[in-house]
Amino acid sequence: MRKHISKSSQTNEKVNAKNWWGTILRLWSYLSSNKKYLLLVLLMVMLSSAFSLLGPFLVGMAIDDFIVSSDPAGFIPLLIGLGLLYFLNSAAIWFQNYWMIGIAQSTVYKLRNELFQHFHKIPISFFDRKQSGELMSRVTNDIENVSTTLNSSLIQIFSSLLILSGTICVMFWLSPLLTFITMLIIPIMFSGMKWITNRTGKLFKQTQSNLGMLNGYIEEIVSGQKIVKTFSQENRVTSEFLEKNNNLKATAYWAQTYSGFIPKLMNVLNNLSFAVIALVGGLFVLNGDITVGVIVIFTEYARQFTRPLNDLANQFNTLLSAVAGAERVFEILDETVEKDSNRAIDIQEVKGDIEFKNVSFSYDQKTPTLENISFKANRGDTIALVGPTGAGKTTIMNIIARFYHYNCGEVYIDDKEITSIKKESLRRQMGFVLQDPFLFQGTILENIRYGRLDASDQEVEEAAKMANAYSFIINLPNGFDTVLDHDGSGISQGQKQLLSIARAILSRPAILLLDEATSSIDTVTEIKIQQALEKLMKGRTCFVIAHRLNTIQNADQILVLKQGEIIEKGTHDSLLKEKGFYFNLYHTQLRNEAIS
Ligand SMILES: Nc1ncnc2c1ncn2[C@@H]1O[C@H](COP(=O)(O)OP(=O)(O)OP(=O)(O)O)[C@@H](O)[C@H]1O
Repeated sequence: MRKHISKSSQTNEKVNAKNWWGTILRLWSYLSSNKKYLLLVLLMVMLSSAFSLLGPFLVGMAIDDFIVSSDPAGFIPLLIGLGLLYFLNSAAIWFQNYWMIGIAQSTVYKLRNELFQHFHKIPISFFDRKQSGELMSRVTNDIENVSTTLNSSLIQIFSSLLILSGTICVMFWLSPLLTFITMLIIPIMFSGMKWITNRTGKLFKQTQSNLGMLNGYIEEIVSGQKIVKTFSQENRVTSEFLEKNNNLKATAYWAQTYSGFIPKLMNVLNNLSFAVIALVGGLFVLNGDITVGVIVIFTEYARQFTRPLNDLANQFNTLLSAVAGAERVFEILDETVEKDSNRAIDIQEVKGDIEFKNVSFSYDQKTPTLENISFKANRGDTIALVGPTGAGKTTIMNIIARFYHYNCGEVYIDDKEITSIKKESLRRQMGFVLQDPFLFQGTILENIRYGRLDASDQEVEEAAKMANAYSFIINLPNGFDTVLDHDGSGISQGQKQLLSIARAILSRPAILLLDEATSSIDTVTEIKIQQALEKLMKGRTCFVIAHRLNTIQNADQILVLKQGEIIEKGTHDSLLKEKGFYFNLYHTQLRNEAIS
């Protein structure tokens, strides 16, 4: 079956309207399963915030009560108390971080698991539309973003809020007028922040999306490296990469630049408030209204007042980026999963009768891909699908495997409507041998055993023998324990195909879907594959997509498709007698083979 070119590599991904609160609430639902540790973190944050508030107060006391009045006897215990306070503060901070990292890691662990499991429930149509690299980016980058934020930002936001409110209360108690003056910076700060975050929010989401697209492109080009080199497309792919890299650079640059304004703005406001307090406070001291100690306490609190604001502003940016990441993760979790109808049943085995009755289908619900397809395959029959490219051969296979659902008509398996059987149990009865066999990283034994996980070593060997793969396997240095690289790049295409046939043999399917398994392979291997396939096909209902007609001459039925319709149907001999499309196709191929 042909891999469809992903469309997301060609179109820019839409940046959806933000749903920050919805996403935050949803993240909370993950966090809240760790209530016990969250409570402990909360307690530690409250303690450390209280200690931070108490520190400056003790310093002020030391100045007014012991330094100005030169009383060293009282000063020493106060200093010890101050040291103890800072020590307890550090311990509380250490514990809050320790527990919060645990909560964060178990949350992203859960998210990652859910996302990966969800991938298996989403219909194939979703993966046909998306680039694998872009999807990977969601499992890795986006979740990493959430992880970083949960690790540190949440605590910081919460403790900043606590320190801020505590500081304001103490400041009011010390001097309402000075507090009022200090607070004048709040409206300036908020309008500055609003201006910045209005821009950073969109930019962070766009950056994540551009990063996903870039990753998707890299994955595509790395896996298609041979094609790129064969067609000398290095310059084109480099320029496409540059364009995507530039997009990422531009959005990341502006997102970081705007967010970089926040600490600068806070710094300016911080210094401004410090200068104002020093000036006004100095005048008050000269007037004898307040003491030097109060001014020291006040400036310290004013710093504490702007520092959490500063932290809040910084963390807000990180939070925006994490929420953008979480939103992209939730987008996948919200993708509709494959569902069976309520009346669908599990089947243990099928006999293999398949019937299509007036089936029509369109991928985009506009252009018809299959129109009025009707045929009947009896158990054990071999049905060949023939026709020009794009005629709909793979689509018929997709419908039998229920990767896509037809729009009208009926499909029966053993006289049961296909929709009345659970997809998973139906697919268990099917075996696939594709044009481009896919092997996983692992040993040859594990790859063949993928067909039936409970198969014994001996059954795996038997399957390899039937698939004509045994002799090449035992000649490898480690035999069945030879570890294959990703997608079996260490062995030849023909050998990969033999392994995929062994895998299918092991799974003992009742229905076989074969997609031109012998194309682009040397003649000796082709004969081996053909023999292996014949053994595999025996007694099974087989659908074979064939471009080379000499491989399907013994088929029980040949369906000739053109533009989504069956234009001829019959055996090889009967179709030749008809002298129609098949006849012409067959003779054209014969002539071409004779010339070459
Ligand atoms: N996932 C998809 N989304 C949208 N259109 C698709 C999809 N898959 C196939 N098509 C379109 O449906 C039509 C039939 O495709 P199909 O792959 O079934 O043809 P085919 O006969 O198997 O071709 P080939 O011999 O080249 O593999 C084509 O026009 C194709 O572009």
